[in-house]
Amino acid sequence: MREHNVNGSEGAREGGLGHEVLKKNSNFYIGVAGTVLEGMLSGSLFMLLYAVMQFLWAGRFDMNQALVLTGVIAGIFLLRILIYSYGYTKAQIGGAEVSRNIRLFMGDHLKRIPLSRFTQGQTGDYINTITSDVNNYEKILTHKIGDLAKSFALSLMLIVFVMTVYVPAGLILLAADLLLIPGLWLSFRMVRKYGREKNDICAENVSSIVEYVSGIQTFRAYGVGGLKNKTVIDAMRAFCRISYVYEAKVLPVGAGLSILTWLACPLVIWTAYAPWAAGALDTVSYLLICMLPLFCAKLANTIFVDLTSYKNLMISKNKILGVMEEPEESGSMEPFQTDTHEITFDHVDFAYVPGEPVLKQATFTVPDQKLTAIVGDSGSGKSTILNLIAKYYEPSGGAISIGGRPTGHVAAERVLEQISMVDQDVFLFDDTIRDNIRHARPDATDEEIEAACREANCDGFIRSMEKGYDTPTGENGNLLSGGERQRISIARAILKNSPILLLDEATASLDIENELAVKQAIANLLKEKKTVVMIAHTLSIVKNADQILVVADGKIAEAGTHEELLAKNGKYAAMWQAEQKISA
Ligand SMILES: Nc1ncnc2c1ncn2[C@@H]1O[C@H](COP(=O)(O)OP(=O)(O)OP(=O)(O)O)[C@@H](O)[C@H]1O
Repeated sequence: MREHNVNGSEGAREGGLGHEVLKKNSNFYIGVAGTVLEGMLSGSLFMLLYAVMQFLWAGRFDMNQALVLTGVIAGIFLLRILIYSYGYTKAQIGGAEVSRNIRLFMGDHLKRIPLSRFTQGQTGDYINTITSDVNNYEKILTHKIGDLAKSFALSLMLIVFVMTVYVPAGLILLAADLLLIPGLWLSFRMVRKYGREKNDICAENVSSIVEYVSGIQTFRAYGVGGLKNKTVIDAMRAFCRISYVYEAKVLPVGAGLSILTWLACPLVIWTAYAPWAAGALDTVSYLLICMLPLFCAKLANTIFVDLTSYKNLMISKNKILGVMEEPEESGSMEPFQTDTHEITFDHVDFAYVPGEPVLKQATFTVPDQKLTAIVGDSGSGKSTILNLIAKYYEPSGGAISIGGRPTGHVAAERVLEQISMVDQDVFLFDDTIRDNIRHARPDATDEEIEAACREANCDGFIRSMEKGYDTPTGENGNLLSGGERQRISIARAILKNSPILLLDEATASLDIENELAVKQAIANLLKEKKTVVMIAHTLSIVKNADQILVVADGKIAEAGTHEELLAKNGKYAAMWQAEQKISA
């Protein structure tokens, strides 16, 4: 069976597709050509000025010529505006198109990167890459390359022009521009050394800000918001420090180069003095070639700044490529369908962090169309078992099978088609209630959605809202209560109607009214014959389960029915007695 990454974009893994997405388009090239042409037209004004000065000096300038000159200058000006506007617009459109393609590609790609990659720091890195690195790359396309090409073309044009007037002056200007080579070599070294660090610290900054904003409620509750938040403040301080170090290292190189290129001005004045004094060079030419080095020095400085910043922005391009080339989850996209849906863990090992095992040789079977409850201490690995069944993570050892077929070589997407998950953390999109539920089955009709909601005990509260099923849920469902969100998540599971149901029962944190509503919704959900794995945080709920698994020390410590486990008088019996004491 052919294996490929889940979206079939094998290229992303080989890096080819990433380069393809970053490719410049025709709008970009039109933009660059427009910017260069506009620059050269502005340079042509010097030549015009030179010709006018020659006429003036010779006393041959009259009203007609003044009118022609005004017309030509106005024409060039108009042409420049037209070309600039057209080129600028094209470059902006081209850059935005590339950014859009990169972001779409990355969005799709991130969906397929193993979840184990999404640690706190790495998430900040991804956000930084998708937002500021892509922006930086867009800036390269819309501004930097065009500006650089324009400055290079204009510099070259002026040097050639000065050479036609007086060769040694042209050579001095050329030599001044060649100083850019050692200057840039030095600045590129600084960029390599500090630019990358700056980018990394920026990603850390994003991480800490994301954490701060997501946890703002908790920060406020404990009075650690604002200036008291050490992590955010430290991250910002580190960013200020590295920004300062970066500028402090690059600035002297730029300043030194400015001074050296500016020296071309007195050098040209001295060099051209003798031929002017001897009459070999006319006054107008002398005047012009004495003025132009100042302009050329400014251009050289612009090239230096732009190239240094280009090199710095290229760090962003490499970061984008790095993310694009991250390996995607592998697995067959062939349909994964089995006659039965029992789930088997065969000596499964798993660790989120290398060296810190969560599951050690875990072995058990969840029977087909039966309810299996998982209980155990907090942090014992109950949710991890559900995450592994859903293929959110891959085990490091052993095998997991569904209906007798190992899932190791099956794409997570295909396995998830067989599974509905009702989690403690319900994620809702900032969309209407109806569309949030429809995510479970995009082709579901409105009637089917409403029927699922009736079963999930949420039809009542939805209809009592002013806009009913078209009520927006707010960002991550924050306009709904915890119990309402849970019931919407149950409605999704009912609508999906998949043969396997993974349920993380969490009614403990709800008020009594919501708890009863959610419990009723879960009871309705369990009415259909399905293979159910349910994490239970209170044992009274699992008394009637067909099988109870007790997780302890990374293994299944006990397995059996409620009565069998009580008879064993082991961990489950102890937990049961403790719970009975509390509720007595
Ligand atoms: N994404 C993660 N990265 C690193 N460690 C994790 C991650 N998720 C869970 N862990 C760790 O793995 C262990 C098992 O976690 P798990 O969530 O499976 O426990 P649990 O039994 O479901 O806990 P609870 O009943 O409190 O929800 C814990 O020590 C937890 O700290």
